[in-house]
Amino acid sequence: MRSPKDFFAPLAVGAPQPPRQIPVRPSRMIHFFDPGNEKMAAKVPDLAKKTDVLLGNLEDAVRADRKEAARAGLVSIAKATDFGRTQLWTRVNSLDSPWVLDDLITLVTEIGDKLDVIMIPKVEGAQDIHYVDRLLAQLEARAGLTEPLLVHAILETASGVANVEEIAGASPRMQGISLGPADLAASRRMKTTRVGGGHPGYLVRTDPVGEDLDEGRTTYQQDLWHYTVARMVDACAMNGILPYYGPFGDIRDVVACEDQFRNAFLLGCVGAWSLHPVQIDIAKKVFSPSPADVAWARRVIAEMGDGTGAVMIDGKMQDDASVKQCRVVVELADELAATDPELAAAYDAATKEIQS
Ligand SMILES: CC(=O)SCCNC(=O)CCNC(=O)[C@H](O)C(C)(C)COP(=O)(O)OP(=O)(O)OC[C@H]1O[C@@H](n2cnc3c(N)ncnc32)[C@H](O)[C@@H]1OP(=O)(O)O
Ligand SMILES: CC(=O)C(=O)O
Ligand SMILES: [Mg+2]
Repeated sequence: MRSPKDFFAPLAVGAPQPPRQIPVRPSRMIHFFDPGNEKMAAKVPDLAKKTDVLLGNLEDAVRADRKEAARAGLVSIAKATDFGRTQLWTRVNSLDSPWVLDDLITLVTEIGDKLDVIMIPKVEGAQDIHYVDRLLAQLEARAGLTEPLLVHAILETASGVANVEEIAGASPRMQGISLGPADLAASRRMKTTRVGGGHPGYLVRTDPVGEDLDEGRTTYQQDLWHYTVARMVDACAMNGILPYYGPFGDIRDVVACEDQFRNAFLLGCVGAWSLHPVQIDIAKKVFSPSPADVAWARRVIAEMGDGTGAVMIDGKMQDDASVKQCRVVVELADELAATDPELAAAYDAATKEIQS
């Protein structure tokens, strides 16, 4: 355990100062692409104009015999592309794999100045983050980087979930955590075969109305991921880092994808992964507060004055606590609107309408 006094000291001579705050930048969708896939790589400059985060994936979904090509592809793409405001992230291979050491050495050395965040899969506990933390400091020092790279963990092992609070606080580099429902299901020995989303067999049923146990009993499908997402959100909030829902593998089912993303948004997540271009706009819509909610929140803040006491607005009691919730919505809306004129106009129009 490091002393709190040492927490912000660089872990290698010549490495940049560790961050004291995680920069808050839009990250409604983390869009995955395989940098070794020429068709996908060709789309990167256009995707950079409409995504918050582009992530060059080197881990699962990249075939073993394409790992080197993916790594080399990411280096070329990062060097050749102007990403504008869009962040560039990568997901390296897992810490027990034969590729991860070369992934980290190559990427930090070649494109450490272009990368914002390195996603680490299959994190089991704080020890995994400590290993990456020190190695990154050594590589940053050698590459002469002036800004520290941030680290994002995927929550996709049973022990990772059991240790999620210590993972979230393991390093000042920790930027956030994503749910990894596919590997997590396997690690827990859940009996699902899907990548995220629900399952029709996971349900509750209303009580029987008479002797017939089959008659008139409605069933309600439940969310398999509620417990883990809620726990991840708390672990992130208590450590000042950002929680994300991960992938939704049924690309065709854009309706259920939107539902799953919205559940995560309402529970506190700031974004989700998009695996296919059709999921980009879903994430953008869901993880931007709605104009109606923003207008309402602005009205509550205005009517609550200094934010203390209680008032009635349209039959609903508002007090110090509801103002805090409204501020969360308005702060997010303002951050997103600052780089999105269309969203800014929609928020202002809804605010004018509610005032009239
Ligand atoms: C559990 C986990 O770890 S999840 C994270 C790991 N998984 C991933 O990263 C998967 C990323 N996504 C993909 O590999 C692909 O989207 C697939 C395999 C799911 C589907 O790919 P395809 O069968 O090519 O889909 P589809 O035919 O609808 O694609 C349409 C076009 O979009 C492109 N495209 C598809 N996905 C992406 C993407 N993620 N980024 C950029 N372009 C993409 C295709 O190359 C195709 O291009 P074209 O019109 O020039 O031919
Ligand atoms: C996201 C991920 O890697 C998983 O679900 O396994
Ligand atoms: Mg995984």
